[in-house]
Amino acid sequence: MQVVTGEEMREMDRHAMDDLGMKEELLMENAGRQAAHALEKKSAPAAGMKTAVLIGKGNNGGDGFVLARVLQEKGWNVDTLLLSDADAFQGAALYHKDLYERCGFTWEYWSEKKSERIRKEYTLIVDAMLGTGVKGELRQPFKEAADVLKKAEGTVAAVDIPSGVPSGEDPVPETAVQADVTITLQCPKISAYLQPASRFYGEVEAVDIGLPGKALRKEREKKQLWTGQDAAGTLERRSGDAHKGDHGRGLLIGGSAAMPGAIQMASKACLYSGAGLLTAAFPSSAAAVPAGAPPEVMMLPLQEENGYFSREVQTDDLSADAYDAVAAGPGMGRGKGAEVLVKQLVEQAEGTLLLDADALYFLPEHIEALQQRRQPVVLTPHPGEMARLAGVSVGEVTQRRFSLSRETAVRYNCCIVLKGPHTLVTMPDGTQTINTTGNEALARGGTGDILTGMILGMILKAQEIQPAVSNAVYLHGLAADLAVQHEFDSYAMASTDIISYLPPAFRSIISSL
Ligand SMILES: NC(=O)C1=CN([C@@H]2O[C@H](COP(=O)(O)OP(=O)(O)OC[C@H]3O[C@@H](n4cnc5c(N)ncnc54)[C@H](OP(=O)(O)O)[C@@H]3O)[C@@H](O)[C@H]2O)[C@@H](O)CC1
Ligand SMILES: [K+]
Repeated sequence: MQVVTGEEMREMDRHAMDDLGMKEELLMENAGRQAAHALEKKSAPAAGMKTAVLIGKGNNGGDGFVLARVLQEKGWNVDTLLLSDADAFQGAALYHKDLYERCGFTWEYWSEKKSERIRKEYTLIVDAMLGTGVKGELRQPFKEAADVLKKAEGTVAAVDIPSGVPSGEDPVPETAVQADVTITLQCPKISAYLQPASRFYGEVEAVDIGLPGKALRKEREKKQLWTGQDAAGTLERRSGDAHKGDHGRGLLIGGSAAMPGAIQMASKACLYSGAGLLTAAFPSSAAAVPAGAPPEVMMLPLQEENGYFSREVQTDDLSADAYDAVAAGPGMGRGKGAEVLVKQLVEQAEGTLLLDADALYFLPEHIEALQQRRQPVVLTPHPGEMARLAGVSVGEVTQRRFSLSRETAVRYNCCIVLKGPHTLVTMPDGTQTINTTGNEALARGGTGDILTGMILGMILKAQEIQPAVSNAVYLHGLAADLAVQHEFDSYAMASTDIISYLPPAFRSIISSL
């Protein structure tokens, strides 16, 4: 499903109206009607149930008039409250206000005196005050109404977007409406996947308002949610007569005396994500040996210095060209040896390259070499590592996840996997997928190493990098979801427990094929 900014949504609407001749009144009818149906499905009206619909003068309010009409036609007990002057309505919103009145329905003005009623009397309160046209802090009386909704006992359902929440990457004013559910029109807006805006949305459901496919945006600029359906549709199948080489040879470089577990977790996750053959390269000191690595992994100890890779280490020692893909980073530290290895890999390694954790630290010095590489490179930063790659603060990464990922992926000529809630995968051509799995259990050390192993396993023989990376991210989150659903609590579990849920995660996708 495509995800957009408010501006992109407006362009699509404009295209549908100006170039394809679709009437705005019709789009608004579809929008309000579909939003009403979505609410009907969520809450079949019980005896005595009262619904309030709060309406502003813009097109979001126009949607509200349609919704209030449709629900009343179905026998719902609805009070419609206007927050703008009746004379301020224009265009399609005015058309639907008039139609509402001509159908015999009434409205009254919002007033402070009604606050107590709003708090107590209504089972459902629909926020059709402001949509994608909002700018800055809410003005009165919207601000007061948003405040009342925060204390309301009933369910708050926003149409398109909670009033006051920007649709893009602008800061969210604290005055915005806090919804329990948001019925978003046609495409979810990107702020639904940004912090802190996402907490204002509650549950998000998208409804189809009938925009023709021709009006949807150009492929190159696409941002889309990556769902179980996408995973099932793109997971590459394994042939019954394949041999181990057909499933790819991977090389995983990392580990140190201080962090031998990183490579161990990454190795196991890689084997559980489809790799045919895996070699782990690590500093040779006894302490750095990943003792608990699965027996299937081939070991390649390399020259070491104080428990880290030695500065004398050469990629020739790795025979990196013998592999379909190479991943480096987990637990390797930022010593001279790691620096030398990363430089050599970026400049010389053929095949797909995946860089994570400490390997990312050195990349700002190698942008030119990355730009010249022909084989794909995947980077998996958390927000702190992304801040260093992009040369901005962590706060800016959080606020501008979409635009910054795009700028950085284009600049580095890399696929960037920006981790966090709704991990974002951005390709060097700017296309983006937003992950839909995962939970707070992933916020612990080691889950990044597991993801690196999984991505390596899945890109080894991938026809296309993007679906392989998006699927690894999806399955990683799904494994964490299943672990929490079936056995663990997100509090009381370790990252390695997530690996044990990779088989059921894969099975759930494969069984839906
Ligand atoms: N386009 C289409 O075809 C379709 C669009 N659809 C719907 O349209 C919605 C977008 O509609 P929109 O552009 O009319 O904007 P909308 O959010 O209703 O409000 C604009 C008003 O807000 C006001 N205002 C602004 N900031 C404010 C603030 N801080 N505090 C208080 N007021 C503030 C501003 O007032 P002004 O500043 O001009 O006085 C202006 O009057 C979209 O979300 C979807 O629901 C659907 O019907 C499907 C078809
Ligand atoms: K709204």
